[in-house]
Amino acid sequence: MAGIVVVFDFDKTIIDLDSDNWVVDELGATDLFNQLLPTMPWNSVMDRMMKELHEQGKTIKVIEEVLKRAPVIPRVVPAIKAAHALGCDLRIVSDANLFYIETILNHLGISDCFTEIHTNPGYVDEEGKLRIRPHHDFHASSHGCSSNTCPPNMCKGLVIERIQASLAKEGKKRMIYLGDGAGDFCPSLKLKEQDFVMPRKDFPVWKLINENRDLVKAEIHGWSDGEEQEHILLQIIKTVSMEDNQFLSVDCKFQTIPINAVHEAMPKPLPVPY
Ligand SMILES: Cc1ncc(C[n+]2csc(CCOP(=O)(O)O)c2C)c(N)n1
Ligand SMILES: [Mg+2]
Repeated sequence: MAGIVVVFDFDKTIIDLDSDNWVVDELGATDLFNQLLPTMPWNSVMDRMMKELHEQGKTIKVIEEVLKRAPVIPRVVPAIKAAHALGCDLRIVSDANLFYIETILNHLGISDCFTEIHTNPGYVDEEGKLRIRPHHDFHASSHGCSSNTCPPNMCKGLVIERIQASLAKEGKKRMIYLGDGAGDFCPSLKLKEQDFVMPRKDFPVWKLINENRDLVKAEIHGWSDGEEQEHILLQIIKTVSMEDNQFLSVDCKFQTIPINAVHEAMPKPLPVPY
């Protein structure tokens, strides 16, 4: 479906934990991480942690090996491959970092399924040390979103607005957004009536959406595990495709018949389970 853009959060939406915590915990650096966290923003702590790990002799290779062992939510990889095969345009919007995300996607063999990754820059410097930079340079200026659910380094709502502006030019019509965290609430509010939001049930974004239903214009479909994520995502894609094909038939073949008469004669698309 060339007209559908599917936006995935990464941590706890594709992999089953927060990648930052996974790397820090697996490399035995949890205590230092917890000491630093009250003193600076999360994003800055992560850059500092990579410096500490480098000094301890933990190489990029070691970090890569830890990332490759990160647990992936079962059925999410087949769901991504199926959505891609159906022609959807898949993207990632994440507050993790590019090095972690690319390492894991390459390992899973699904990098080519995604057209864009919006996240914090992560790169290996000339000393072989991983550097993690903010997506938005909050030292220079605020990103300007006043929602208390957006961290200083990234407002996913602003990212979605930029994607929406470029989609309008590409003729892509509908967006499906999947996420779990508080940072996924702001982008959920930016979605339009024709869009879909898939919050992970009983995770922070689920609670925020349920407390603010009046503010959410998109259709809401919760999911708990990967099987449910796969089923709901593919069902939405199929339903949207059927609707679009119906309108195509009406436009192309039945232009002289009143649109309501044609529409009523058409089989109804299957309801999407909530
Ligand atoms: C108050 C506060 N606590 C924690 C964090 C950091 N944080 C929370 S979830 C997460 C993973 C995001 O990846 P994804 O967007 O892929 O789920 C990160 C980096 C924060 N920014 N602010
Ligand atoms: Mg997440």
